[in-house]
Amino acid sequence: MTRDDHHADGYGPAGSAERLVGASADSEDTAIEAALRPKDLAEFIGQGKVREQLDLVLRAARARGGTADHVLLSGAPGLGKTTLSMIIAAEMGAPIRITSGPAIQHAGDLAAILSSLTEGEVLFLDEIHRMSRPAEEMLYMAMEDFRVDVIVGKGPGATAIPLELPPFTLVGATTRAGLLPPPLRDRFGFTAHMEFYEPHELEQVVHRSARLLDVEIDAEGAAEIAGRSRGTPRIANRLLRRVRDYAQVRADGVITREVAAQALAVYEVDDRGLDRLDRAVLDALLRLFGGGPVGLSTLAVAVGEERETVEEVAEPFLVREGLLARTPRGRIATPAAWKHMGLTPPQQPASGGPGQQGLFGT
Ligand SMILES: Nc1ncnc2c1ncn2[C@@H]1O[C@H](COP(=O)(O)OP(=O)(O)OP(=O)(O)O)[C@@H](O)[C@H]1O
Repeated sequence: MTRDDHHADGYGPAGSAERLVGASADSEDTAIEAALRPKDLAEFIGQGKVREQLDLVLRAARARGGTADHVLLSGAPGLGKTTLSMIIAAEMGAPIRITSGPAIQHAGDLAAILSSLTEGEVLFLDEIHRMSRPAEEMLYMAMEDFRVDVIVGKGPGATAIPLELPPFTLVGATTRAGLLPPPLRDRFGFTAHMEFYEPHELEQVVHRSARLLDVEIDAEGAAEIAGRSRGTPRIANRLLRRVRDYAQVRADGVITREVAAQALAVYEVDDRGLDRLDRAVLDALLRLFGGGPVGLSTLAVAVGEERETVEEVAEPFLVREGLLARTPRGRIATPAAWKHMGLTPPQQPASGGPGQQGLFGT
C-alpha cells in the first residue's frame, strides 16, 4: 500500500500553526492512524446507512465473484473515507493503492497507476475533485470500459494506443460531491455521503482507541472528549492523545471527566470543541460589534487574522454549530453564541453601547 501525499491543517492559506481541532491530518495523525483504523465493516462505528448499503454492494459483488462497483465517498475531512476505502479492499480480499487528485497532474501519471493495477485491486483516489482535466477524462474511459488511450508522440504524428486494464474498483473521495463534473459522478455505481458523528458514536470511537492505545478511561471521560470533538473521529483520536499525555504527567494515568476537562482547558478546547481562534472570532463579534452585523474584513482585523483564516478555518464550524450566521449585511452572532460565551446581548443593539453596527455594518 502506498500513499503519495498527505496534507496538514494550517490556519488557511496563511498557513500558520496546526490546530488541535483541525479536521485534516497532521504528521502525528498520519503516523498513528494506521493503528487506530477499524479493519472491517463490523468494526466501523456509526454511519449506519452507509455501512448497510456498502455491505450489500460488497456482499453481492463477492457472491458474483466479480469486482465491486466504483464507490464515491463524500464528506468532511476526518470522517473515515480513507478508512472505509481500506475496509472495502479488505472485505473484497483485494489489495489497495492510495493516491490523490493533486498528485495526478498529468494524464500520464494516471495511466501509469492504472496500467499497474492488478485484477480486482482497489484504487483509492482522495480529493478526486482536484484532479487535472485531462486525467479526469482518461478516468471516464477507465471506469466505464477498463481501457485507456495512451497518447504517444506529439502534434499531427501523435497516436492513441489503446491499453486494456484489468477490472478494478475505484473509490473516490471528496469533501464536496457537488464539485465533481456530472459525467464523473455518474460513473460511480454507489455514492455514500458521510455525516458528522453523534456524540455517543464518538464515545465509542474514543473507547475503542483508548483500548488500542492501552489507556484507561471511564465512561464520563470518554463523553467529555467526544463532546469536544466536533463530530469528527480524527479529532476525537487526537484529543484523546493529548488528554492521555496530561493524565500521565499530572494525574494517575486514568482519564476521568475531570482529567479530560482539565487537559482540554490547557489546550484551549472548550466544552463545545471551540478553540482559541473560534472563541476570538465570537468574542470580537459579541464584545466589539454587539453581535453584528459586521463585515468579514473588519472582523478579521479585529482578531488579527487573515480574512481567509476567519472565513475558511473558524466560520464553518461556528455556522454549523448555529453560533454565527453569514448574512448579506455581514456576520451576526446568534442567541446561542451569547449564551455560549457567557455574555448578555445588549437590550437595544442600535442605540450605541458596545454594539457599533452602524459603523461596521458592511
Ligand atoms: N467510523 C469510525 N470508527 C472508528 N474510527 C474511525 C471511524 N472513522 C474514522 N475513524 C478514525 O479517524 C481517523 C481518520 O479517518 P480517515 O483517515 O479515514 O478520515 P478521512 O475521511 O479519510 O480524512 P481525509 O479526508 O482527511 O483523508 C482514523 O484514525 C480512523 O481510525
